[in-house]
Amino acid sequence: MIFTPSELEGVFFISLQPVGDSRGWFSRTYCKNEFAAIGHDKEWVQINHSFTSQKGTIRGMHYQLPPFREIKMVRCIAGAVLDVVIDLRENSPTFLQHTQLELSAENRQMIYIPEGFAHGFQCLQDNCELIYHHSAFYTPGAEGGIMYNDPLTGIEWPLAPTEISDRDRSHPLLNKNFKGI
Ligand SMILES: Cc1cn([C@H]2C[C@H](O)[C@@H](COP(=O)(O)OP(=O)(O)O[C@H]3O[C@@H](C)C(=O)[C@@H](O)[C@H]3O)O2)c(=O)[nH]c1=O
Repeated sequence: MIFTPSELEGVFFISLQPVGDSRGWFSRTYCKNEFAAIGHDKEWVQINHSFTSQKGTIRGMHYQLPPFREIKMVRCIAGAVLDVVIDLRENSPTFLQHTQLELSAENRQMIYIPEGFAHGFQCLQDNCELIYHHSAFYTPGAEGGIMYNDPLTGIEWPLAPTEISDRDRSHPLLNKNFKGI
């Protein structure tokens, strides 16, 4: 795997290094030793899979509050999405800045998201499937969310939004009292 640091400290874009032969290819998607080199020392406690049928759908922007903050690693195994993360780390020099990466079945890129970030994505095609690795258990009572179009984040989504869950339409807007997580 090739780990490329993003402009937000701790967020990495990861390229797989498939080894090909006449049958096809084989690739590692996680290795404790390789991830130790970027400072990852936690266990993945949940691996989740989601399917989204309609192009333009947005899911996000989600995070879990302390003490349930989590590291996530995301990859796309069908279709293509624009994946976006927002820095919510209190006192971070890049607080409320975001970065983004296209994840697709074709490019096989992954994104590594440390604790203290909100995460979301927009489907660039119909029938997108994502695989998530999580370092903390899903804890519904600890969930937080930011509106996908919050003016304080300035995310420019490439497509007009189509499907968005009721929950994701109801996140409160950020204000100057929000100090991060
Ligand atoms: C996230 C999650 C959801 N669920 C359930 C709750 C609900 O009935 C159904 C769908 O949940 P949601 O509406 O929260 O699904 P979704 O909006 O896709 O939530 C996901 O969004 C992206 C952006 C992320 O970063 C993920 O970590 C996760 O928060 O699945 C679980 O049972 N376990 C889980 O870990």
